Amino acid sequence: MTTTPSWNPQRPSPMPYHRYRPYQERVHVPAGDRRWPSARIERAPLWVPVDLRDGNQALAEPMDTPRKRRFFDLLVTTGFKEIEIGYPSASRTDFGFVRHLVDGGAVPDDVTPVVFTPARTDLIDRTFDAIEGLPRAVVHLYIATSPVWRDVVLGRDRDEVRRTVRRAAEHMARRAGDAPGVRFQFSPETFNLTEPDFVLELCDGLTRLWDASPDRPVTHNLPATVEIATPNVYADQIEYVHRNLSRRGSVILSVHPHNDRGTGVACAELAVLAGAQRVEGCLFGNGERTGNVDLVTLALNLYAQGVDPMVDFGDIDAVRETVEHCNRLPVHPRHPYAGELVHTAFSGTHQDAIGKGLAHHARRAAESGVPERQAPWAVPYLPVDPADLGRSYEAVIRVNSQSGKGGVAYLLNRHAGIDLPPGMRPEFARIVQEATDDSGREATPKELYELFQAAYLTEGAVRLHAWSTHEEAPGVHRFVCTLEAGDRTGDHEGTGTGPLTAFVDALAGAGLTVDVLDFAQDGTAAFAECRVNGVTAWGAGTGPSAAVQAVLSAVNRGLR
Ligand SMILES: CC(=O)SCCNC(=O)CCNC(=O)[C@H](O)C(C)(C)COP(=O)(O)OP(=O)(O)OC[C@H]1O[C@@H](n2cnc3c(N)ncnc32)[C@H](O)[C@@H]1OP(=O)(O)O
Ligand SMILES: CC(C)C(=O)C(=O)O
Repeated sequence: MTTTPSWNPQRPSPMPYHRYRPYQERVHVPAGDRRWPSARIERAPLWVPVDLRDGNQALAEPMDTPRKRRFFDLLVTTGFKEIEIGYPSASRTDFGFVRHLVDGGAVPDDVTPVVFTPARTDLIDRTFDAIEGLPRAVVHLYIATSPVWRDVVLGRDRDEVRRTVRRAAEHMARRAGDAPGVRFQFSPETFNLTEPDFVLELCDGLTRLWDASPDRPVTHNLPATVEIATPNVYADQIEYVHRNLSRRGSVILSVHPHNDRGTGVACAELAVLAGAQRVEGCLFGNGERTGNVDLVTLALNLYAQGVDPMVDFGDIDAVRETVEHCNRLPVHPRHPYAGELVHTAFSGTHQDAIGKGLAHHARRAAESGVPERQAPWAVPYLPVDPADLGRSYEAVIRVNSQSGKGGVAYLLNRHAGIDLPPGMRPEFARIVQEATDDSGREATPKELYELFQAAYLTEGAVRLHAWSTHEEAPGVHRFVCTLEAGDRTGDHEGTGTGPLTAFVDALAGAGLTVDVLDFAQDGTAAFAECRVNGVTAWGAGTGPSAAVQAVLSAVNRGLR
């Protein structure tokens, strides 16, 4: 019995967890010398979207033909080459959609459609009727094989399930006849709860019966119909089948993970390490209950490792919008790679790192003469370049009360072209934080500029009216002005080595002791940090007299 260490104050949960059993009491998992932990994924498996299968999407309002067609076209343009187009015996809609594709010649020559059928001869017949006229198709047979489903759902023992599968498979072979374009697939539904020897017996029997060969391979698809264990267990199950299947060169080993434990992606990746060559799933993880494994995440996980995903998600928002339209379900804003917020940083330290990373990336690309979009990517907190997914950098940094000087400066520069000098950033960031703390909201780039304007570009107690400056002798500037400065209002003059020092001298005449501590100017604005009667403040100015305005702005802020 394990004891709870003294540093862990957690208490037993009142929930009845004793009702549930660990996976090892539910299924035998043979695990010998595992090879998958040290394997690498170096190429994309064959991706097979099953979004169009009736029932599988579990939509309250199933897709109609126009929606299915839009989805199908999206899958084709994205680059999927094997696509499950329906469960034609399930409904008129699915049958009709398959016929719509066949009759309209909508399936490109390099795409193989898959149709799904249970192990019943009447439904198999309807399935073959649906694909009549297709030059290529995979007919996908399924039946649940695990003890609970055999006993509770099908009411058939192992022998009866074996006989059902055999009868169905023979019927499929008869219906396919000599058609060279028809291939077969088998799914032992609930594979992950099925005795491994039974899985091998069924799969090997079908490989023989369907006379699979390397030129006409059979697909054996091993689903985690309902997830029951950590992904390493699924990997062990897949590796066992991979290493023990007969006529392995004539079998495409496929997986179909669901996501009940939230580990569908991990299961699929570990399954590929364990020998799977094909992965079934849905875009953005739609599907029954918690969904099928998400093919977008899987493909882009490979992409982020420098592996060709063999599909194009270069405009991820267009893909997301189409899928949302067809499924009538939103994609979560935090969804990997595709969510609205996943490339956005709100917090100060992250914004700082991203801002520096983007600048470093641009510099390195320029130095090596490589276009930015081709240069190796190493920007902190951004696993992939948002531009590769069709996203602009606009949404990468957004500002609220959790933001810091880096993000504030980045946005102001990007949207208003105002490049705050490093010394000024903490002060302006404090102004922004006060405003966002007060509002409890995000500050848009427009609002940031308005805060900047209110703080630095509005008039204060000291106003500069008619003024001029000129160099009266080499290195000697004179500044002549009318200053509104309380009881010292009037005409003032000053001299200095430049216009600014001459202006400071004129301010002295109005009783203002000003030291310019720091000064910076970019194409749009000038910035000055001044000590004004002992108080230090930053100021800014824009336009042709930006430098003078910046000092005046610092004076007014110092006097506040
Ligand atoms: C894993 C997946 O994604 S499965 C896809 C889910 N999609 C759907 O289920 C939607 C489509 N399904 C349907 O429209 C219907 O279920 C049909 C047309 C296939 C069959 O309809 P019905 O004949 O009315 O049967 P029903 O829906 O009640 O299905 C349950 C019966 O099928 C049997 N059954 C379940 N799976 C299979 C299978 N793979 N092969 C053979 N029989 C099966 C059950 O044992 C049960 O038999 P029983 O009536 O003798 O007890
Ligand atoms: C039948 C297979 C392919 C399936 O959809 C599942 O088990 O979830």
